[in-house]
Amino acid sequence: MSVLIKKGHVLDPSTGVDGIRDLYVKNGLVAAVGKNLEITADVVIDAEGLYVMPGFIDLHVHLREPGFEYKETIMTGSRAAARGGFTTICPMPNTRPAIDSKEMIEWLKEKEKKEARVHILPIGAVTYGQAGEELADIAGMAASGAAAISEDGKSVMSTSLYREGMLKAKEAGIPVFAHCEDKDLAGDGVINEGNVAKELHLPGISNAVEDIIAIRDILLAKETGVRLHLCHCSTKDSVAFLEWAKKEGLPVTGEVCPHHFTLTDDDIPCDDSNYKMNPPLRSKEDVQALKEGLKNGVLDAIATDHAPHSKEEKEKSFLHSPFGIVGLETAFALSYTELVEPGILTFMELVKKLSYNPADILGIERGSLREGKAADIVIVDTGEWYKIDKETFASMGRNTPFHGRRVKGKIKYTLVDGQVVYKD
Ligand SMILES: NC(=O)N[C@@H](CC(=O)O)C(=O)O
Ligand SMILES: [Zn+2]
Ligand SMILES: [Zn+2]
Repeated sequence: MSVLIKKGHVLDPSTGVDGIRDLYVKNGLVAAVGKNLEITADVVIDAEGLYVMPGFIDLHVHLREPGFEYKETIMTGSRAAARGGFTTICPMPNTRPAIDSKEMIEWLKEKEKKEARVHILPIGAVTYGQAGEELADIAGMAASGAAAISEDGKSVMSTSLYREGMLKAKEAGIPVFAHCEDKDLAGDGVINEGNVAKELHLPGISNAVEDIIAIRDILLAKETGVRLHLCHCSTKDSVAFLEWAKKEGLPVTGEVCPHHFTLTDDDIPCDDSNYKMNPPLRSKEDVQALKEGLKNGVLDAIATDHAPHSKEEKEKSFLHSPFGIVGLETAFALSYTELVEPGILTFMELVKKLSYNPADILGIERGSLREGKAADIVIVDTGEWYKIDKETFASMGRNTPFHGRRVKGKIKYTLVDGQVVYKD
């Protein structure tokens, strides 16, 4: 099986190619990248006027299987990924039961083979059942293919236990992905602390809820030497701490989600739980710092934190609905529209944060269109404005605050190992 992608504008951070090229794919690999390739292929894709990039890699999704199949499954989540231009996704372990053992990682890898459209790199829990009491079999999970460990959904509040877990992760050669939230300080907060919380009479979540754990985890990474990745950074101080850690030469990286740099708490129109996620939408000052952090390289990656919930769950009020919004099918358009259109990032820099850097964080041989690499490719159209329509989502989740928003950046094709897995 061979594919020839003709006359697309190739953007490849790994080679620096930024121009019109043909791209030839054979046996699942990039076989040639060049001008006017004279090759015949089984499938020819006319990419004139389109951009061709390494497939996006999402370090942070929730696929809800096992246990919450009414929200999303591995099959539907991976279809949403393909529709969003993502060719590799990393599901978090907060399922029921949690992904906290070698057997569970193996089960997920089996499901990937049978049901998934894209590559799935599972993340194992730090503690059994994410109960925060006893370390899970970190070495066993790493040996069976866990890409990282994380307690996402919460933080490991016992600092000594977390430190021990970090040492185990370091030994196993995998990074720790940190959800930073001081549970005690968060209390029953549901929205950013500030005027909007007051107006809506809702309990707030202050920046310190995130910042205290972000700096704690960085200091633990300094002591243990583990590779630490900060999930969904939302505050200006977590960006400042990350910057400090990098200056210290620590192996610490950070991600930001499109909703956190697109919206502030001021954009929450009313008690609408499609604006409820953890961490919450923050202030203008925080959003400014996130954009600055993306621009100056302190924030390495854009990840979705795709968190589908059912209609019934999200119809409840801010106070009573679960945290989280879907993100796989809006991430590229929001990133392009918010970051590239206004000139905060070049298109190449954006591609780097969606593919090359996440691959580097995971230590995988993807996120590149170099000859010989796996043909995980996304082809996009950035020419026309359109409105996000949640009814078209492949995800089972419709919980998004972006329905009806005007954006640029449409996924036209997604290829995984040289196979077209999505076509617009
Ligand atoms: N981000 C969210 O608001 N929710 C996530 C959990 C998490 O990422 O912390 C979920 O699992 O629903
Ligand atoms: Zn989280
Ligand atoms: Zn999450």
